Amino acid sequence: MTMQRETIDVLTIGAGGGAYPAAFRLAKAGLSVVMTDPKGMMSGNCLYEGCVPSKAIRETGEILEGQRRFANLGLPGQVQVDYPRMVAHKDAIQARRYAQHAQELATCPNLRLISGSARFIDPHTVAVATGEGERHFHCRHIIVASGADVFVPPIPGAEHCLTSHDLYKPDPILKILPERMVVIGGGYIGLETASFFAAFGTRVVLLQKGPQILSGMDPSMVAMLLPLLNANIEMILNADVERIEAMGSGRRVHYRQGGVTQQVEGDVALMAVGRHPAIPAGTAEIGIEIGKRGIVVGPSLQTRFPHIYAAGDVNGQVPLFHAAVRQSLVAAHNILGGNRALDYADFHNVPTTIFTLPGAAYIGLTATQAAAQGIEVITGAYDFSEDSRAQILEAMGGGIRLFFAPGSLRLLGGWIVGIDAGQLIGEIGLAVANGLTAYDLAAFADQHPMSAEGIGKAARSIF
Ligand SMILES: Cc1cc2nc3c(=O)[nH]c(=O)nc-3n(C[C@H](O)[C@H](O)[C@H](O)COP(=O)(O)OP(=O)(O)OC[C@H]3O[C@@H](n4cnc5c(N)ncnc54)[C@H](O)[C@@H]3O)c2cc1C
Ligand SMILES: NC(=O)c1ccc[n+]([C@@H]2O[C@H](COP(=O)([O-])OP(=O)(O)OC[C@H]3O[C@@H](n4cnc5c(N)ncnc54)[C@H](O)[C@@H]3O)[C@@H](O)[C@H]2O)c1
Repeated sequence: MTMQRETIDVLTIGAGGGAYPAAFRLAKAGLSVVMTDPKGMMSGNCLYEGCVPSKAIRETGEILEGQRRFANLGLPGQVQVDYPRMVAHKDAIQARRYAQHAQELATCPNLRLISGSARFIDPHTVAVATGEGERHFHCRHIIVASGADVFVPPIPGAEHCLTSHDLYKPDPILKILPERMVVIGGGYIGLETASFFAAFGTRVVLLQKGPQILSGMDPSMVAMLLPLLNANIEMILNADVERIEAMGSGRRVHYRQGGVTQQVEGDVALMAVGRHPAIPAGTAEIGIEIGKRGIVVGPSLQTRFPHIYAAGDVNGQVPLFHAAVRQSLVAAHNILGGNRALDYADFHNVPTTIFTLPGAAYIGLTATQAAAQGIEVITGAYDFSEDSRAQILEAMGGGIRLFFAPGSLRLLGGWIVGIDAGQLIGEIGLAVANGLTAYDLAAFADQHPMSAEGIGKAARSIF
């Protein structure tokens, strides 16, 4: 094994959404930039086993649920579900996007991607373990963007469970549609996955530890969403999973509820109780602070060392892809500013979507959070039962809620349950981020007959 040493301007640990937007911007500005990632490919876990592959499966379910609504409305018949082909479609999208990213990388002269795992030697030196030996880089600036990994709790038999990695990675473990699935955890991954498989015909039992599915999210939004989900999902609340047992090719999950131990069986069990930050070796040793959520940073994304930044899931602030991208760019801007804070990430106003079938989305302050903080809000409401597009799609469940500050009528936050939720939150998010008011939203001519019309109507409902 040989050891090489090189001096560069910027090194990113990871090559996902927290890393590559900064890497491209800084390389275009003339800095020498190296991204490192053991995957040897750009895009991180979002493309490898997260957003894109899970939504490739989701959208097939959306088309299927749509056809079912139209079975008596001009599209008769029963569509066959071919899960292996859906997986092949998902794999093809991943392959296509990897090829596209490789081309993008090839067009950027000051930027290299090195396949290997990085560790800190000292605050300016990073070692990368590559197939050809360990390479040392002396770096003027470092962006830690090592993301997050599946968290598997120390429950006996947890190794018998699949995780989102096994469902969504290229050439995944799960290629055949299970008849019965037990999902442990009713968060984003658990509920989304339950809703896709329920649409495909799998009978799903979902075990949630506490009293609320999507714990921590607005209870009135969750209450509106749950009755709209496919009836193939049975939800069991306050379930403490005690152990998972392998029985032949199936799984039996033992859980305790109200002092009584019970069991539920499935062909597969999915563990979906959260993710934890992937902290590179040497991080704590060189003195970077690590908190409960991940690497500790403020809105400038700087760690205790002004030239070392932590962007994306590794800081645990907002573990979503688009938040990682924005944070990555904030880090780039502050590097270009000579490690002075010139740009700041907003950890509070980030659009968030639960991509169930149908979905729900929110941003900013909700009425429930406002009440808990003693803040008064005025609520604008619009239900999709009145909406022309929802009626056309035969999907009238759900609605839009907007929360305005009394007096200024500034938009503080909002949520949507139902059609186009993940799209509509973009317009509401832009309005929150730019300090728009109910007057602005009410005056804007949103397009007819599209669901965004409901935003203006929700705003006008308070006048
Ligand atoms: C099933 C699933 C579905 C999701 N769906 C959505 C969604 O619909 N919308 C959304 O916004 N978000 C979604 N997410 C979350 C999203 O994937 C993450 O927020 C996003 O990937 C974070 O980007 P990142 O760059 O911070 O980290 P990651 O994407 O995790 O990338 C980090 C990279 O760092 C590399 N790395 C780790 N350690 C080292 C090291 N020591 N040296 C070098 N490289 C290292 C890893 O190999 C990885 O490629 C989903 C996640 C999952 C698991
Ligand atoms: N649509 C999206 O943007 C999207 C989709 C998927 C994943 N993600 C990201 O991935 C992260 C991880 O998702 P996740 O769903 O694994 O985590 P999560 O934190 O969203 O949800 C975990 C759920 O499991 C429950 N839980 C914890 N321990 C349990 C136990 N022992 N038994 C039963 N339930 C238990 C929690 O109460 C919680 O409801 C999310 O935080 C999110 O950042 C985002």
